[in-house]
Formats: sequence, C-alpha cells, structure tokens
Amino acid sequence: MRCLEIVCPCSIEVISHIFEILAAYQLSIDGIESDPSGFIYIVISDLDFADLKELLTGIRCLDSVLDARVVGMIPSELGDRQIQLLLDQIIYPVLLVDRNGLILHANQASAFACQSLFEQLLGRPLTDFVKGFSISRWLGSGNGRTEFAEVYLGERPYRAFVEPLADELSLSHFPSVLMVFRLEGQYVPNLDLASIRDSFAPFGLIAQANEYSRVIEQLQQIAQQPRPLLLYGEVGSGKRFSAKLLNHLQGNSLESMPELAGPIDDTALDEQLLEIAINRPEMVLVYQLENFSSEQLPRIMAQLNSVKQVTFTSQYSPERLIEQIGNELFYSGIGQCIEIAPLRNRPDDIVALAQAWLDEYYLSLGRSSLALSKSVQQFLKKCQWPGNIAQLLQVLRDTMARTGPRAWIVRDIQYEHRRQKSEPMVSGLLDKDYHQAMNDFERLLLSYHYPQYPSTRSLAKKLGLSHTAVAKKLKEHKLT
Ligand SMILES: Nc1ncnc2c1ncn2[C@@H]1O[C@H](COP(=O)(O)OP(=O)(O)OP(=O)(O)O)[C@@H](O)[C@H]1O
Repeated sequence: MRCLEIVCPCSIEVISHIFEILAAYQLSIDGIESDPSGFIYIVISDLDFADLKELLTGIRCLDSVLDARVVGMIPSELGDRQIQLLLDQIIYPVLLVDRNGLILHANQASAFACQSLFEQLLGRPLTDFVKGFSISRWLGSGNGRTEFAEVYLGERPYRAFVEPLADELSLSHFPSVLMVFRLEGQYVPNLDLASIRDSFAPFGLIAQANEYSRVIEQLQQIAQQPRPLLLYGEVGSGKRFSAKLLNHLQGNSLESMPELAGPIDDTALDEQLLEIAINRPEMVLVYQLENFSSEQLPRIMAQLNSVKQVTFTSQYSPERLIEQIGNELFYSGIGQCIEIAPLRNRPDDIVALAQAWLDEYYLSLGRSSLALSKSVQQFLKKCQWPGNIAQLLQVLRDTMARTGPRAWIVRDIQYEHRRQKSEPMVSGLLDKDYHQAMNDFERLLLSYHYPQYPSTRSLAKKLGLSHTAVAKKLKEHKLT
C-alpha cells in the first residue's frame, strides 16, 4: 500500500485528471482524502518503484499540481494514531464502540483489565469482554444517554461511564459510544491507585482491603506534613513497599531514597551517614530498626534529624521497641507509627495480589491472563500466610514453575505450612491486652488449621469443638 500526497487545489477537474493517470496503471484506490488547504491524499495498491516514479512524474506534469510525493500515512490514519496515543495515556480502561457493539478503539489499560492482548480487543464484540451492558438496549431507538452502569470487565466489577458520541445518522462503523471504566474499590481520597505502577510496584499497587486503604490515607497525610514514621508489622507484610509509596507520594524518585539496613558495622554506618549528609536526600529509609545496636540508633537519629522524611521499618511493635531502645529515644526519633496489617487480616488483598501477579506474568508471556477460580481464591484466603505478601508471591512463583501457564486447581497451589515462621506472630500476642491476645490467638489457631481441615466438621474434630461452634467462630473471624 502506498500513500500519495498531491499538492493542488481540490477541484473536480484536477481529480479527474489524476484518476485518468491512475487508471492507465490499472491501480485500485483504497482511500482518498482531501485537505481544503490544498492537498489530496490517495491510497493505492502496491506499485513497483519504476512505475511509481513515472506515475508521480505524470501527476506533477498536470497543470495546477504543485507537487506529488509518497508519504507514510494519510491524515485519518495519523488521527487514529493520535487517538491511540491519547487513549494510552489514560490509566483507566477506555473503549470506543460502534453502533453494532464492536470495539473500534481500546487503550492498553483496557487490554490489561480484560487480561487480553490489545490487538485481540479490536473488532471484537463488546459482549465478549463487558458483562452487564447491552449496546442495543442502551441505544434504544436513539443514541443512548450519558449514564453510569455497574458492569463486569474481564471478570471484575467496574463502574462504567457511558457517553454517546454520534447521532443515529452516523455510519454504523463509526465510534458511537465512549466507555470509561473505573474500579469501585480502588479509590482512596485524592489518589488514583491505578496510576501507581512504578518500579517498586511492578504489578501495581493493591489496596482492595480497607486495612491497607487506611494506611494509604495516613501516608498521604504524612506526605503533606512530613514527620519521622515507623512502619511496623509482620515479615513481608509490605513495610518497605509502604515506605517506597510514601517516597513516591512525596514526589521523589526511588533511586533518590537511600536505605540504611542493619545489622551493619560502625565504619560502614558512618560512611553511609556521611554520604546522606553530602547528598541531602528528601527521604531516608531505616530498614528493620531492631537490627541496629543500641549505640548506633541514637547516632542515626541525631544524624538524620535534618532529613525531611525519615521512615523506619520494624517487625517489632512500638511497645516492644520501647522496651528495647527506651522511651526517650523512641519518642525523640519517631513521630508517628503505622501498623501494616498481616495478609490474613486482609483477605481481599490476598486474591487481588495473586490475580495482579498472575496478570503480569501472562502479560510478560504475551498471552491472555486467566482468572483465579473461586475455589483457588477461597483456598488462598484461608491460608494463614506467616510470611505474608513475600510468601504469597513465592507460592505463586513456585506453583507457576510446577504447572506452567494453565488454569490452577486448589491441589496445584504450593502452599507450605511454615510452623517456625509463626513464632514471631505468637510472641507478638504478648504485646496485646488479654482480650485482644485471646481473640488474635483464636484467629491464628483457626486460620492455621483451616487449610488442612477445610470443612467445618473436620476442623471441629481436630480442635475438639462442636461443628456449630467452629462454624460460628470461622464466621466471626471472616475465614469463610
Ligand atoms: N500493597 C501492595 N501492592 C502490591 N505489592 C505489594 C504491596 N505491599 C507489598 N507488596 C510487595 O510484597 C512484597 C513484600 O513487601 P515488603 O518487602 O515491603 O515487605 P516488608 O514488610 O518490608 O518485609 P520485611 O519484613 O522482610 O522487611 C514486595 O515484593 C512488595 O513489592
């Protein structure tokens, strides 16, 4: 296919002369466009170079033709490319659909949401990807009206903004409907989570559970008014990730956030502190506070006094840290504490994280992703995840390595019960008051055994309780 650009006034006379020349070469015309500023564009079937040269010379010889040349594309194609570039800048899924319900334009975000490749969306019926919305019903006898619709896109619930684009006289293959999809659960005030896809969040930021949305809200406040922060929680629960998120919310790059990690010898620590004093970063992460010696901590806190945002992480609770480093040092160095809840208390995050990891994995293979089955989702929610997100990701990697890319059943999941890892969780109960500790222990015990005894009857037998008592407790702890 070749595109010719002819510089001339767009008159019937000149066009008929051009057509005569094209007819002499027996060319078929695949498209023609004109521009009132004096350009005619013609798309013709392929022509060898010698003939093309002759053809151009013939056209150039016509009176009123100022020039003729081959160009890369015609203006409407350029328009399509511009639309695509714009659509791809939008982080929400967006689809443009014609009156027959065929997808004419889609952006990368919609391909991602549909767990499909971008090219596979174009020309396909909307109903293949969007459930709960009918174009013909929406159009009715007219053009449809602006409305919000609760729909499923790629098997997840979205709120779709639907806007008519053209009237009923428009051609049936023109975009008639604009659909913009937004995830309900993805919003915390003033922050669009879908926009956070950084090197620290390779498969996106997951905050499906309220527990983590609340953490984000607190991080947003700290981003506005920096103060020394302690992020504490179990191993692999997302403390470092949250620190990186805060750094991101403050508008800093990941590379510009130095990290002090203990245990470290004094010389190496001094060197790192000196480097921080020279580079004056906006944020410093002190990773695993409990691993620094009691002589090193006062030095670190004093040296980092002038850094705008210092963030500490620890697997210990504030109470336990106070016991270890003393009241005075703790309160002089730390202005706010945020607990990152363990994954077993954020069951919605478990499924969302697993699905997001899976989507990313399939995308890297250039294949459509597969949705986790309901039974696999239930199983993942029931596991206790002593190693939290880090363990979940490892289990997904191990399972994938064993099964390869295919739909999983519960038996495929390579979840191991790690007894030794539950030690810190049990000792963490010692920091709590009696009722909280008993409640947490009950949950721990149930969630520990439930994956192995997945029916309430078998679990009741294991724990020496009645079937109804176990069913009630599982419900109370939201484990079913
Ligand atoms: N909300 C989230 N959304 C997406 N990925 C997350 C989220 N939170 C954590 N992760 C991922 O989970 C993994 C473990 O998180 P992270 O390293 O922050 O845990 P941690 O609590 O700092 O671990 P440790 O106790 O070992 O210091 C990382 O791969 C991180 O990118």
